[in-house]
Amino acid sequence: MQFKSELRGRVVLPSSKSITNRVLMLSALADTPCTLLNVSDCDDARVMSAAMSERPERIDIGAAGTAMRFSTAFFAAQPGRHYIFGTPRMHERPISVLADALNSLGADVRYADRTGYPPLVVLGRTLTGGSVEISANVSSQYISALLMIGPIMEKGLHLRLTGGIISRPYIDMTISLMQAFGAEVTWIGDQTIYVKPGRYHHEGPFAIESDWSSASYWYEIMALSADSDARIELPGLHPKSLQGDSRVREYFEMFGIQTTFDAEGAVLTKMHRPVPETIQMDLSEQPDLAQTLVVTSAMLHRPFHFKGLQTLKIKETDRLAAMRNELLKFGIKVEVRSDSELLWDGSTTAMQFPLTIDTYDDHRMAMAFAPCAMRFPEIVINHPEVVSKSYPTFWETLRPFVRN
Ligand SMILES: O=C(O)C1=C[C@@H](OP(=O)(O)O)[C@@H](O)[C@H](O)C1
Ligand SMILES: C=C(OP(=O)(O)O)C(=O)O
Repeated sequence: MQFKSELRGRVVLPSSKSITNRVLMLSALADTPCTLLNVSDCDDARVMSAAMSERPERIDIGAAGTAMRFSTAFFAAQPGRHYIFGTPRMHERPISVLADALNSLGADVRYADRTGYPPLVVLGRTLTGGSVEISANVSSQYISALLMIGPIMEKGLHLRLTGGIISRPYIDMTISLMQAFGAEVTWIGDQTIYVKPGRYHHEGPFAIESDWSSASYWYEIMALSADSDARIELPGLHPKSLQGDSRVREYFEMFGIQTTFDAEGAVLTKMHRPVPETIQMDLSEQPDLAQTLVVTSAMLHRPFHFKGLQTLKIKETDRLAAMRNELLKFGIKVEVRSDSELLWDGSTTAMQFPLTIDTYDDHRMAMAFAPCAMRFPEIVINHPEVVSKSYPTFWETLRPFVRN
């Protein structure tokens, strides 16, 4: 894949899968369903939408972490029996933190196979609610799932978060969306959230934002492009966003990419300033940007130290190991430290040809490595179809920027 030397164009992004999957659940819990505009049609949103609308006894949740966690809480809190299963990888992604919290609120969530992991048998019932503690340092999705059923429980929910809070912007997104659907949610101090019992409703249609995580790959393409007049328009992105990944625009200033906004959305251009000699970042609030930022730093030959990556091991694949393996093919020797950091001191070894990148069933591996074609046109990405998890049109939108 050879990029054209001029990088100019307009890219229509998918809509946010995180917002989509939350509003699908909130709308399903509302007195009357809300009209949702700009719903994502990615795999993860499709399985969530099917679970919420069809509510079959056997639910195939595929590889969608949010849909797995959100639908477990959804079905635990109302009468009915459901068996929720997914891909082999889904059955390796832990869920006991959520299942334990639900069960201590009076729910009946059982493991159909291995303790602590999907598949689950959810024997749903009306829940009284009340107080529960939950570790906040494994996945914020468990917290979002519990919060969203808070209003429909008789006593509401008093959720005490223990340990450090990771992926915090996703909790804030959940709270904002619940409030937009009429719920009363308040922080009590730094570690407790109270959700008042009540009913969800939304006046008029709800429009879902475009996806900032997907935009990150266009930032990476901009950063790796040699075209000093490069310009990419990303309609549908606005400075005030519910998505924590909107910070990508600040992070990429470091790589010389400027973001301005017009009436339609964001416009990316080059700032013509030097990239720092080394890159250091804590991504505990933006885990989904890790691959984009790590690959960008590596391709720009900037030694790096990324911290706050403790959730990456339990995502679509072990992303720490996957990054180390694939960057080694470029001769870049990355160290994984304490299961939560990626370091590159600048040391290199021979490149491995042919340059074939494995994607490990992980959409973000494919999308983060695709821009490497700017530097290595001969690169081959295995299983490019994995992008459909969050960004089904990724390759199609790339086409106008590459030579036939
Ligand atoms: O709530 C959400 O929509 C998400 C939360 C994050 O997961 P963790 O909280 O497990 O880090 C993120 O990685 C995922 O892609 C989407
Ligand atoms: C981690 C991700 O998704 P999930 O956990 O919802 O499967 C992701 O999209 O990068």
